[in-house]
Amino acid sequence: MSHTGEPRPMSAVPGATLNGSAEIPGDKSVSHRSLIFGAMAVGETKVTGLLEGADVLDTAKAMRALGAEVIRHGQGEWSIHGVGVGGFSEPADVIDCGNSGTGVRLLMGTVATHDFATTFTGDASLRSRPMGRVTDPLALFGAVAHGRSGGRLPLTLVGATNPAPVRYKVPVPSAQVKSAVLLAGLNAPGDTIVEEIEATRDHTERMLRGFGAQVETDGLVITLKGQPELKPQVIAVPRDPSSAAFPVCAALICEGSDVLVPGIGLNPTRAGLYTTLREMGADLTFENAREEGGEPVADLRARFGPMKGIEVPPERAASMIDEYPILSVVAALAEGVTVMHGVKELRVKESDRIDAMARGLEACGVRVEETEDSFTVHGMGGKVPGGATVGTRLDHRIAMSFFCLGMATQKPVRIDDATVVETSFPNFLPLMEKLGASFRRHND
Ligand SMILES: O=C(O)C1=C[C@@H](OP(=O)(O)O)[C@@H](O)[C@H](O)C1
Ligand SMILES: C=C(OP(=O)(O)O)C(=O)O
Repeated sequence: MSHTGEPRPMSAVPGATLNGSAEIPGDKSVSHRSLIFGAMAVGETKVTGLLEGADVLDTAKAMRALGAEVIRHGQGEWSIHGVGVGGFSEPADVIDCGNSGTGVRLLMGTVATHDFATTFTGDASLRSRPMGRVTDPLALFGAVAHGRSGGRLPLTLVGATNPAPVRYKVPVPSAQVKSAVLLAGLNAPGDTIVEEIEATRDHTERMLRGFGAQVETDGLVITLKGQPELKPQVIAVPRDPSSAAFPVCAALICEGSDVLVPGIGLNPTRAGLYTTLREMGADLTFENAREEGGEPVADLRARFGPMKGIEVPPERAASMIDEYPILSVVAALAEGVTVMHGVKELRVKESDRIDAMARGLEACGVRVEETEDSFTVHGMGGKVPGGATVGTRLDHRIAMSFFCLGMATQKPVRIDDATVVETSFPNFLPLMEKLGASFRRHND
């Protein structure tokens, strides 16, 4: 779903106290992959807890357009009748991935080794994001991309007729690029080998193993044996740690709060924020740690308390890449300076997230500094003035971060468009209301 509707300006009412327990929706990364891998298996994959956010719904539509049967049975309950590796057919129309970098990049990998042409597009945010990082390695398989300047969408990818397996060192820390290459490798004969410069989220490797593919990881080198028969799976999607970050961080910064979010996926390649918050002195505990569907999960409990600024090391960036916007909100309310190092990938997300956070925080009275690869926030010890309107730039995480900030500022923070939360967390506003937040809608 592209964000083409009317923007909805809203603000959070300051002075919120959050209490109680909230059920966070399913993990976005795992939801995309459940649909795509299910569509490449032979037979019926059943999924529960699928995130029904706009990004994932766009991927479901795309899998139908490529020939898989994708059925919704009820809230989060889906089944996919896969066509087998190499079994997709040419889509009759353009595939619109809406706001989703993960959707479009994984799908490009998937069709790169199918002998037909696919045209991809997306909303204004996605059309501004770099695709060369994916089309470059896909060219090694024999796929040819015709995109706009800078490799941007809309883009037509002509899949390889006789795909050759590839060895590729991914030059940027990106699970999307790694996954695109592995997905292309599924329909190439022989071994496709991907080398990472840093470990990124490993859902593709874990899930492909679950579907019966041979995937070996040796340090930063991943080897996939091509043309496996993928066996259908029963998948319970874990709750999304990136979405949980919002109520957790809101509780940490809103006086008197005590919030529990049960059953959150804590795969170590995703859990960097929670390490960082504890280093800042957050009152955050992990209860009932267990394993569900092959992923570590725990109940997170967050209570308001004083926090201090820290240096966040660059080697942690991949494991918390989507959480820097909300971390910078926590940093603004903490005591002292927080410096986030090694974060230049934030500049190519749904928006330039360093710039979006920097401008919004400044407008709310917070001092920040940025370089190409770092972001510094001067904490104000709980006293952030607020009283500004911030631009969300078609970016769900920017919108949710400023909603959380506005719960704890002295004057309201107005968000120019609340509709963007649909991307990853459609029930964000009612869930936060249930915990005790209140929001105001603006009609001008
Ligand atoms: O593979 C994935 O599911 C994702 C990878 C990350 O992107 P990059 O691979 O571009 O870092 C992350 O930001 C995105 O939200 C989801
Ligand atoms: C970066 C994100 O998603 P994507 O790249 O899939 O658009 C995100 O959800 O924060």
